[in-house]
Amino acid sequence: MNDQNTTTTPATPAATQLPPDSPVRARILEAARTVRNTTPLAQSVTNFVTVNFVANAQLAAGGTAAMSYLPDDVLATAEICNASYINVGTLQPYFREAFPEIARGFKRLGHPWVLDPVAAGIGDTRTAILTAFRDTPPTVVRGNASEIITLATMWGLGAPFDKAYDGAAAASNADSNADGTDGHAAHGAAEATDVDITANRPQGVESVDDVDSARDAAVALARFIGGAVAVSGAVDLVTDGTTVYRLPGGSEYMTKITGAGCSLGGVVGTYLAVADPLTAALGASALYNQAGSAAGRKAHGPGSFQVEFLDALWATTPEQIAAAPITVESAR
Ligand SMILES: Nc1ncnc2c1ncn2[C@@H]1O[C@H](COP(=O)(O)OP(=O)(O)O)[C@@H](O)[C@H]1O
Ligand SMILES: Cc1ncsc1CCOP(=O)(O)O
Ligand SMILES: [Mg+2]
Repeated sequence: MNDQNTTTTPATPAATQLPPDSPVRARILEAARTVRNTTPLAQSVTNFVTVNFVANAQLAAGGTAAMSYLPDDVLATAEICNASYINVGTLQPYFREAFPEIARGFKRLGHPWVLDPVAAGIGDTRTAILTAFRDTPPTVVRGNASEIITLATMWGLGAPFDKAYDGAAAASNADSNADGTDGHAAHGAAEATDVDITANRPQGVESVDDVDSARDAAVALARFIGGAVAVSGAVDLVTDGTTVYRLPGGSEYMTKITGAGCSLGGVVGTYLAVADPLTAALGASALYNQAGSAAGRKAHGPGSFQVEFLDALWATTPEQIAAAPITVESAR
């Protein structure tokens, strides 16, 4: 037997249930209660397809909404709210300058924000915008698997990511970003010469990858931004770059309505207005899974699901959110 072949890809680290008395659950409970008690505003600069659903979901989750599109308006609103949400789903020519200007303003203000890199990898304008965010990174990235893989590739955090979990690759990515939360300042962007950022681009706005294949990309992104990353799918994955959490639940109807992902990004913003990035990503994802499951049991199709889902977002209690099924494993 050839010794060189004994270094095979390590198995994904063992996952265990997050215990009921975990401090992580206590923080989710506290965040959910604070949202309900304080109705925090999270502003959105979001796509024109699902803007109404994002606002309604934020309201049903316990927060409030304000949609804004011009940089001066967005930055003025950022001064009266604790978190914002940027979603690049539908672009207009002025967004090419406006989005980077808004992100620079958020950095100047120290304003936390959530990025949904919808359709990452499609079109020069979207690529220019998403690439520019590397210098003014978000606090949380929320997207589907293909979007997360493509953004991490675009930012030069290691590639290819679309393979089974590779602990060695993850460790090497960690080393290259080992300078803490400011990793983005010290790491070169992907050179267009050797990395194909279109390899994992979504099919329009739909993922072509499963959640697990975005694990290394999510961990690398979380380390780079010094925040949290939420990858959505049948079982969601949330990471702060140190620990990987997986959250089952939701409903297949969520793939048959437009805006499940966009509105989740908005509700992560709602939670980010009152909590740290990891708690915000976990809390909003847990709420979506609990509410999605409940709504799925009552719905008769995508139309009634939307109505049931908004009602379920409203009815799900902080205790139910904090008790959602979550497994935990080391990011390695
Ligand atoms: N097959 C599925 N079963 C249950 N829930 C799902 C499924 N696919 C997506 N979801 C849920 O739908 C929401 C949006 O996720 P997703 O569809 O991946 O986002 P996007 O719309 O951005 O592609 C998340 O809360 C996720 O957990
Ligand atoms: C259909 C569509 N086209 C551009 S943005 C958008 C909405 C995508 O919503 P989601 O990612 O939540 O499914
Ligand atoms: Mg989406």
